[in-house]
Amino acid sequence: KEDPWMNRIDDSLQLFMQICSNALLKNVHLVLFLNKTDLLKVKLNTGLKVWKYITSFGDWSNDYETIVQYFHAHFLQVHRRNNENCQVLYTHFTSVVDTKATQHIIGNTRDSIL
Ligand SMILES: Nc1nc2c(ncn2[C@@H]2O[C@H](COP(=O)(O)OP(=O)(O)OP(=O)(O)O)[C@@H](O)[C@H]2O)c(=O)[nH]1
Repeated sequence: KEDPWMNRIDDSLQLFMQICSNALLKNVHLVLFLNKTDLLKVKLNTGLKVWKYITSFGDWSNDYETIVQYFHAHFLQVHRRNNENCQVLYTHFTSVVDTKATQHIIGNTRDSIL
């Protein structure tokens, strides 16, 4: 269950850590969807500053590419630290309201799994 007091990114990272360190999942490759990229873009256009919500973001440039790579690096780090068997982490930046792009990504993901 989501903790209403916790920053959503921290909450997601914690959940992801539990997934990565779960004994049942230690021998599988994982696919990570960093979703709602459209909402991030909208918020950035309204002037949102990431450092106000994530203090560790510090002086990084407040542009979309830097921000998603910053988040991605955190998830990669969690995966690396909880990945004894050298499993692969596939990451996709998604906006599932874009059904065409999502269909394409799901298709690619299914092909990779098969
Ligand atoms: N704009 C936008 N809305 C989305 C996206 N993904 C989900 N939503 C919407 O967000 C709401 C919550 O959807 P859920 O499927 O519960 O997604 P979730 O990731 O569990 O969302 P949270 O409860 O916000 O953590 C719904 O109204 C969805 O339509 C997205 O990529 N872009």
